[in-house]
Amino acid sequence: MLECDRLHTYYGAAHVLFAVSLNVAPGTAACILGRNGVGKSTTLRTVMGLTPPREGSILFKGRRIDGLPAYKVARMGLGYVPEDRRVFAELSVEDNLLVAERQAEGGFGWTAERAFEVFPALQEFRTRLAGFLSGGQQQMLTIARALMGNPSMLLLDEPTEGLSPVMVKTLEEAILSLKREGLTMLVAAQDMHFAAKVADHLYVMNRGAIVYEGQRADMERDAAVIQSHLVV
Ligand SMILES: Nc1ncnc2c1ncn2[C@@H]1O[C@H](COP(=O)(O)OP(=O)(O)OP(=O)(O)O)[C@@H](O)[C@H]1O
Repeated sequence: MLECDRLHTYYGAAHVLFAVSLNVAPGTAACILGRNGVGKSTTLRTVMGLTPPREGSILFKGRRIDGLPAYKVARMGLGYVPEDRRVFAELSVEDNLLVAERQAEGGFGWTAERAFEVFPALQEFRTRLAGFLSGGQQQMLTIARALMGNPSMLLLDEPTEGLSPVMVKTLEEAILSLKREGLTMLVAAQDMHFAAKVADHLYVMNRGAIVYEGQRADMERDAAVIQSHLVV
């Protein structure tokens, strides 16, 4: 579904990504694990076309997307949930979803009702103004809103950051249910336990490079190596 080959990304003169290669197979979830500042967000932004790579290539559903603007990438069916969880605070939960409704190539036909099935907590608050939701509920809403664009793949940037353990568990279940629906996902995270729950394939980043790659089944065996890249 997504094939990134030796991506190099810069912010001005600062070289931030170094030969990042990763693949996400259709219907699977891959996780990029790493500390703050190692380049996870930049990797997702690069895939999305927000910080285009200076070198390397990106194939999405077999087509080159590096160099395309983000809106075109989104139209091809790539959804993106950035770290900052921006909701339309003055709109109700339901209206936040309805304004985002859009068809995309090869999408899954999402409606607000189906999004509420994946996030039952939002259903309870459908008429509430989104600005009054808790941080965790806003995170669910930003994911639900991204689904309304009918993506075939979602990029999620640190969806569990700052959430309570109960909310993290709810989010894990939602991600697993999205995977059962056939959605492909690439998720940036810092927590190995979260990654172990949701990821089929794991990448660990350090200083702008992929330093470890493995399947979920390898994670227990390689826990010490993975952990060594996550401590400061
Ligand atoms: N707009 C920018 N201009 C210059 N440098 C930046 C910019 N955004 C990020 N960086 C730098 O790029 C590097 C990678 O940052 P990035 O945000 O991708 O890391 P991250 O792993 O996602 O961390 P975080 O969890 O803090 O978002 C960091 O050294 C950061 O300081």
